Amino acid sequence: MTDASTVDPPPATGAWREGDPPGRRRWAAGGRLRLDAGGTLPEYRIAYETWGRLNSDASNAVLIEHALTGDSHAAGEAGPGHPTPGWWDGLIGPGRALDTDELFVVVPNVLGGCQGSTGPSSADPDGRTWGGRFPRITIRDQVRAEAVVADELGVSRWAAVLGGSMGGMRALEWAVTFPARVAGLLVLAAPAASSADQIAWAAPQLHAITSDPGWRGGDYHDAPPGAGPHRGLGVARRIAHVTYRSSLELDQRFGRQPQGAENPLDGGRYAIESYLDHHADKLVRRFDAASYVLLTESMNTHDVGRDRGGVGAALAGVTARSIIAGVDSDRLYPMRQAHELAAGIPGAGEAAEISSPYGHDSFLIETAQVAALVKALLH
Ligand SMILES: CC(=O)SCCNC(=O)CCNC(=O)[C@H](O)C(C)(C)COP(=O)(O)OP(=O)(O)OC[C@H]1O[C@@H](n2cnc3c(N)ncnc32)[C@H](O)[C@@H]1OP(=O)(O)O
Ligand SMILES: N[C@@H](CCO)C(=O)O
Repeated sequence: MTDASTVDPPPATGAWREGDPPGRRRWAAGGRLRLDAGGTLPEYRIAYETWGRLNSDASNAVLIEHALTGDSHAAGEAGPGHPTPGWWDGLIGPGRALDTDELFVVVPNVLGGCQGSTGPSSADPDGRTWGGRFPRITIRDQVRAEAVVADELGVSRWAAVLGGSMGGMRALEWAVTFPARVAGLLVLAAPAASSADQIAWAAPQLHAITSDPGWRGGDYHDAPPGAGPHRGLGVARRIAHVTYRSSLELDQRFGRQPQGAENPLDGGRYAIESYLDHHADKLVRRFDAASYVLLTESMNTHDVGRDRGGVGAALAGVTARSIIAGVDSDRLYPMRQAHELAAGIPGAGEAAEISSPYGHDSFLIETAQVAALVKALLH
């Protein structure tokens, strides 16, 4: 098996230049980053892709924040280094909700990730792979790190910051940390603070990876291909994927059907088991286990109210025009969290509800409903 940690992402080639073709991956470099948990990251890079053209007063830039296993390739065709089309391709492009004839769309890869930005599989300043020595980071650290992208592009204020799930946490943190830099905010399927239930679902995932013999304390990146904690990462994805979909959808799609000619009474798999095996296998081939652990732990730390006098005080400082939305069938980030979040943000009004059988993943699947929210925010 390919070791996901050794798969190079498409090269990120330094600073953005006027006239860059859409989707060219660039990076912005940051110096010493002081971390919430104490200590510093000595230097880092944030990889990002852009679509559209920045206008003369830099007022048309929109920042899109990806979810846990996403990356900067939000739009465009599948191609070298991108086995699938962009994860929001239906939303980004000429004439689409995020109309790149008018907007300049910027999508960074999160700090701690494995698709071009600095993370555990990157080299430290001495050229050694960070591995298990990569420091703990929070959602807030990730957002502070991303400010270098805005600075490098000359964007003093985003026309909008958008994201779902972990991307929604980062979008919200942008609006709380840098209120003057965020004109519009769209948070999809993300809370003001991670709940006990969300931390609970993360716990067996983290244990699955870190108890895999291939984990080696996070220092497996220089081991031979295939020797990493792939089994653990696959188990984590199976657990997570169930929480990303609704019970009704899984029942209606798979029922009690066996997988093809396999016989569950004889050790064969049910179709739903095969489906989860497939999603586990796909993730293991495209994602680094140490990034998965680091980013999952960063989501556990998510609490906009920490050291700010509580959630209410933090949200009261948001000045962006805001739309908050949840999904009616989301069992991981339930609608009640969207209602609580919307109630705390001045002028946000009622939380919008995406109606879908697909559960949490609906923010990636229900393109028409998400497009309507994006248009409502931008126009
Ligand atoms: C789109 C990307 O992944 S881009 C890369 C960046 N990634 C991200 O941003 C993460 C976000 N993406 C995701 O999490 C997922 O890809 C999602 C949520 C978009 C997928 O949602 P959906 O489109 O509803 O796909 P769904 O969950 O139905 O899975 C379809 C896959 O299951 C497979 N499948 C369905 N039934 C079975 C079964 N019984 N046994 C085995 N495989 C099965 C299908 O063949 C299909 O395979 P493929 O994806 O390799 O073509
Ligand atoms: N399917 C999404 C869910 C997390 O929000 C992902 O893999 O990133």
